Amino acid sequence: MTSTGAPTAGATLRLLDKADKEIVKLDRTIVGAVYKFQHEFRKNPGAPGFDLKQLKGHERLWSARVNREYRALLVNLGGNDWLLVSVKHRGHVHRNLDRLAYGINQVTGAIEYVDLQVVEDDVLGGDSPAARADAATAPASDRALEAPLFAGYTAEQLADLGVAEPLIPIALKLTTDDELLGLAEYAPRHTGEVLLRLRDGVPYQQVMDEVTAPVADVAGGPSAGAGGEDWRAAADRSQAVVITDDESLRSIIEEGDFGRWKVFLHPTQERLVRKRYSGPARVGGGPGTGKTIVALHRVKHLVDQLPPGHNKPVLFTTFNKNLAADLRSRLLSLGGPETLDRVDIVHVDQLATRVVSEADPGNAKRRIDDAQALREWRQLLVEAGGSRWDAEFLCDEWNQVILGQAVASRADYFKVRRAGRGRSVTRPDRAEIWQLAERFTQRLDVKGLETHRQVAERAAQLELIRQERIEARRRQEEERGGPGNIHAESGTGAWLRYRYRHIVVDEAQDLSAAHWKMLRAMVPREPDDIFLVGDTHQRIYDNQVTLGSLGINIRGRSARLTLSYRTTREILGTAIGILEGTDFDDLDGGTDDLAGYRSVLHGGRPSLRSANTWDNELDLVLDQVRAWHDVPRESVAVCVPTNEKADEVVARLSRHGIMATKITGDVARRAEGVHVGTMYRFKGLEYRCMIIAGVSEGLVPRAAVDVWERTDKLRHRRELQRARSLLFVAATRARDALTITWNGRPSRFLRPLAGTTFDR
Ligand SMILES: Nc1ncnc2c1ncn2[C@@H]1O[C@H](COP(=O)(O)OP(=O)(O)OP(=O)(O)O)[C@@H](O)[C@H]1O
Repeated sequence: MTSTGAPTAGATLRLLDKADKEIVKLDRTIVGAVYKFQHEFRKNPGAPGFDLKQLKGHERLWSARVNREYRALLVNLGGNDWLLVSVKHRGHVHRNLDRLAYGINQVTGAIEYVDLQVVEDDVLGGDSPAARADAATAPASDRALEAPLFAGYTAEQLADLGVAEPLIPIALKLTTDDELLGLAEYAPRHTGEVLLRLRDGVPYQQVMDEVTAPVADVAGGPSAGAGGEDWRAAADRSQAVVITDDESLRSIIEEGDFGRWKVFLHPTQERLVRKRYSGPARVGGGPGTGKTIVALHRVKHLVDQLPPGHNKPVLFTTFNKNLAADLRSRLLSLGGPETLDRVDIVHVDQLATRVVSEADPGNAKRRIDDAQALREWRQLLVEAGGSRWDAEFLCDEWNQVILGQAVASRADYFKVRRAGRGRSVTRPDRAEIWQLAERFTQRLDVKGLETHRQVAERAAQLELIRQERIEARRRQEEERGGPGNIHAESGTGAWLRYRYRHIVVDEAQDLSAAHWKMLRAMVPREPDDIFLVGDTHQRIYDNQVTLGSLGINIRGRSARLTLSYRTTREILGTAIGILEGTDFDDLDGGTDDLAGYRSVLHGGRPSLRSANTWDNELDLVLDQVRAWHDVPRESVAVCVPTNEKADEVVARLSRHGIMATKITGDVARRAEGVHVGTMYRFKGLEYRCMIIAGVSEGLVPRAAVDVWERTDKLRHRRELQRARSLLFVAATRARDALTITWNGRPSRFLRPLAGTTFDR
C-alpha cells in the first residue's frame, strides 16, 4: 500500500447504496465509531489518525481507519470527493485485497462495488454448489450436479443487461433459488432486478426493455460512462447520498429501511422526480413501487425551483384526511420546515369545502360521505312507501349522472347522456327519477346536510368561473401588452390569480370527475402544472374518469414504476392472483396492467387458513397475532370486511391482553397496539405483518352485489371489480407476512390461489 500526500481541506463524503445495510449489521460500538469517523473525515481526510492509504493494486480504492480494528473503504472520485463503499475488519481487507471489485457499470453508468469474498462466504455459503464451482479447484463432477439457473445465457448477454461484471461468473453458476435470492440481496440493485426477472421466465428482450433500458437512459445510453473516466459524474448516476451533516448518516442507519426512501431513489424514480414536463404527467405502478415517495420528492423538487417567497404555490393533495396528515409528516422529514412552508397539504374534499365556504361563508351544512348519502336515500324510499328504483341505483344515478354532469333541470335530465350506466331508462322513468332526486336534495337541505360530491361539484363550478375571469383578464392585458396571470378583480380591488403554480396528487385513482375539474381550474396550463400518481388496480371508490375529457391531457407524459419496495415476491404473487381475469383502465380511456411488476424482496409464503365459524376464526386471528410476538404491535394489522367485525377483533385481542386499536378516519398510523379496521381504512398504509380476516363468500364481495347480476350487468361487474381491488389493496399492505382467513366458504376471489397451500 502506498501512503499518499493526502489532502488537508474538507472533503465531500458520499455513501453508496447498500453500504448502509452492511454498516447497520456491525456491532453498535463500531457503528458509533463510523459516525465519529464520517464527522472527522469530512473535516479533514488527511488527518494522520485516518492513515488514509491507497489499497495495493487498486487505482481508486482507499482505506481509512475507523478504529483500531475496522477500516472504511472509499473510492476516490477525484480530488477531495470520496465514496464510502464498505466498512470492514482490517484483517478481512488485507486477506482479500484481490477480491474487492469496483468500477463503473458499462450499461447504467453507475459506480458499483462488490466484495467477492463476502458473496461467496455469506451469500452463497462457502460450500454451496456455486461457491464450490467458482473455486478453480472444484472437481468437475461437483459442478455438473445441478443445472445452473442461467445456463441459457452467455456472459456477454448478462453484461449487456447491466449485470455487475464481477458477479457474472458467479451468476452463471447459481443453481438454486436460495442462492439467487442471497445474491440479489447483496448485489447492486440493478443486478438483482435483472437476474430475478430472467429467473421469473421473462424473455431476454423484455428484461432489456423493462428493466435495463429505463436505467440505461439515465446514463445517456448503454455506453455512457463507458470511458469510465468521469467518476464524479458516475457517482451522480449511482444510488448514493452525499453526507452533509452528522444527522444524515445517523438517520439512514437508525431508521433502517424506513429511512432509505429519503435518499436512495431508484434511477427510474429519480428521473420522474426531476423531469420537466410540458403539461400534466402521470406516474402509475403497482402497490409499493414508490409512487408516494416519487410524489414527495417531486414536491420537494418543485419547491426547490421556486423563487424565494412566503406563499404556498404548490398544492399536494390526496384522497382523505389520514393520508394528507401522513404526507405532511413525511414531507417534513424529507424537506424540513422550509419545504413544508411553501406547500399547501390538504385532502381533496377539504379543499373543495374551503372553496365553497369562501364563496358562501354562512354555510353551516354538515358534510356526509357516499355511505351516509345511501342511508338517506334508503330512508327517503321507506318514507315514500317504496319505489320501482332501489336506493343504490338512485344514489348512483344522482352521483354519476345528475351531479356528475351538472344536470340542473328536469329538461336537462331528459336530454343527458347516460354513458356507462348499465340499466337503460325511458322518458317516463326519467321523470320519476328526477322527482325523487328533487325530493332527495330537499331532504338534505332540510336536514342541513350536504354530500361531499355536492360540495366537489359546486367547488368545481366556482373554480371554473374564477378561471374564466382570470383568463379573460389575461387576454385583455395581453392585448394591452400587460403582465401575466395576476389581475385586479373588477370592483373589489382584490388580486385574482390562479391558486397554485403546481399541483401534485397522490391516490389519483380515487378522485372524482368534479375533483379533477376543480384542480384543473386551479393551475394555469403551463409546464409542470399537474403531476399525479396512482394505481387503478387499487381504485376502491366508484370514480372512473377519463382525464383527457376533463382538460388534463397526460398523453405522452405517462410513466409506470414496476419494482415493489414493500411487498415480498411471495405476497405479490398472492395479491396478483386476486386480480386474475380482470381489466383495468389507465385513467385516460385506455387500459393498464401490472406488466413488469416485481420485487427483489423475499419472505415466507402467505398463509391461507379456514375456520368453521367466525368465532373460531377469531381464535385463528388471536393465535397468529400471538405468533408475531417479536414484531412491534403497531406494525401488525388486522383487516376485516365490516365495522362490526373490526369491533369484535379488537374485543377478542383485548380480552387476551393484546392492545388493539380500531383505526378510523381520525386515528391511523400513530394508533397504539395492533391496528384493526375495515379494508377501506388501509389505503396507502403499510405494515410488517397483516391478517385479512372474514374473507368468506357473502362478505367478500358482499352478498348484495350479486343482486345486480340480473338487473344491471355493468354495475355487477363494477361492484365485483371494486371488491376485488379492495382485497388487493389490503393484501399489498403487508411487507413481510400475510395471513388470509375465512369461515365457511372462501371468497370466490381466493379461487385463483387454489394452487397455494391452504392450511386447515
Ligand atoms: N427508492 C426507495 N428506496 C427505499 N425504499 C423505498 C424506495 N421507494 C419506495 N420505498 C419504500 O417502499 C414502500 C412503498 O412506497 P410507497 O408508499 O411510495 O409506494 P406506493 O407505490 O405509493 O404504494 P401504494 O400504491 O401501495 O400506496 C415504502 O415503505 C417506501 O419507503
